[in-house]
Amino acid sequence: MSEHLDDVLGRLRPLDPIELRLLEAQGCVLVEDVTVPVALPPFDNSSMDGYAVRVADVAAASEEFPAVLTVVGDIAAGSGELPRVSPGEAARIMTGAPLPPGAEAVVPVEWTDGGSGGGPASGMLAHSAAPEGAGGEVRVHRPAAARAHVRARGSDVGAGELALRAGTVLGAPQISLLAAIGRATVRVRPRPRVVVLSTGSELVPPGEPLGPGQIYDSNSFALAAAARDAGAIAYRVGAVTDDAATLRATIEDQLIRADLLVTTGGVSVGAYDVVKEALTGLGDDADGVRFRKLAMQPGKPQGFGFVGEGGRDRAPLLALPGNPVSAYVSFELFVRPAIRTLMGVEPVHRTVVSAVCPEGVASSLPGRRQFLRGRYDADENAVTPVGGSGSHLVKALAHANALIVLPEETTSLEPGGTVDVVLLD
Ligand SMILES: Nc1nc2c(c(=O)[nH]1)N[C@H]1C(S)=C(S)[C@@H](COP(=O)(O)OP(=O)(O)OC[C@H]3O[C@@H](n4cnc5c(N)ncnc54)[C@H](O)[C@@H]3O)O[C@H]1N2
Ligand code: MOO
Repeated sequence: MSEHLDDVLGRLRPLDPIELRLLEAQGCVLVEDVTVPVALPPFDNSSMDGYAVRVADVAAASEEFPAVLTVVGDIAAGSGELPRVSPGEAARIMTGAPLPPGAEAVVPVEWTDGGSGGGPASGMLAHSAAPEGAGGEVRVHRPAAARAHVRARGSDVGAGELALRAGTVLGAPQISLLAAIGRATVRVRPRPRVVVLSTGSELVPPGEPLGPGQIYDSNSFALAAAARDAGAIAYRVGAVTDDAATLRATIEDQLIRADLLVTTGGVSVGAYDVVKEALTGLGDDADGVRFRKLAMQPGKPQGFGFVGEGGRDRAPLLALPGNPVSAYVSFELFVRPAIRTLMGVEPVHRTVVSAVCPEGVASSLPGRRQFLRGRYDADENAVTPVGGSGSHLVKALAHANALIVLPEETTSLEPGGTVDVVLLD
């Protein structure tokens, strides 16, 4: 198993960086150090809706003996022209608006009469309803220290400082910072474009009637969804019939948009195992797809190699077994790390914890590493097997959140024994 994984990861390189718009770069790895072009905030501004005042004017203010100030204007967020606040004056100011010249602090509107001549205000009248609110007088009921309710220029981050380091994965908070400093695009490693093909003449797309001997194609949906979860852009190609020439032609058509191809089915030893037939010995290319049998269950038959002619149309291909649980487990163990390697994100592997298995496991195949589906309870640090070991048990897979790992030499696990558990979410 580890030989196959090493082969896959050892032959993949992270994709070349490109410049992407912020939302397209979400989840990607930054490959440049981003410095801040302008200070944040770019100017001193108010953190409250209130009045911009001079400290000395309100030093003795109380509700009984308010400081009565002349209101010289309104300053909304975005105001470019600012009134000067001279002794005995105040300007009505909104959250985020620039502190006007002369003012040293902001008193929240709740500390004033809001210009009403009455008691403490609970808010301001809307500008549209009372444009005269920007004039007249305001009674201030409390003193304010210098810089009270003022957010200083550069208090978030200064011009020239490092905003984000190369190697950062861009989540929502990092995208917030990039937008706040005015960056529209950034240099990142792109999401890999992963083409998922299922194979099998028995497969019918969900939504259509089933004929005799037919089943629904679940793998292409499962793996496209898993590829997206892993960070890729997934292209699901419907099931290809068991015909080597058709499969080869389909793969060639897809290469134009593939950084990685994933196939399911057709890798065993049957007479209709089309992936093996189509890709084995395709040319005498040393890098071509090779097939292996791994000492694991599920996921025994696996293939990996490169397909297509040189340059942009050459892409790695992972051939996974067709049994639905085998395909999904193989994806988790080999494809997900491959996608993350192409993206340059770490860690490439799922988290593995050591947990207690109160029920134990009656039997496990000797000589094969077994990945049983399980439900992991983090509070108890315990895991319970879900369903049996059969590679067709899709329902049990849908109710699992972990894989229980039973090593090659293990043939059973005592109740209360400890096992490694791969966490799937
Ligand atoms: N004689 C032997 N037979 C098998 C061996 C073996 O060593 N000797 N290995 C078994 C193991 S293990 C696996 S895993 C499977 C792998 O088979 P293939 O990869 O060739 O897959 P298929 O034969 O095409 O399909 C297997 C099974 O899965 C169903 N299937 C396939 N694709 C889909 C899909 N997209 N959605 C839902 N279900 C799918 C298919 O109908 C079959 O039932 O080989 C064993 N046999
Ligand atoms: O490896 Mo097959 O992987 O048991 O179903």
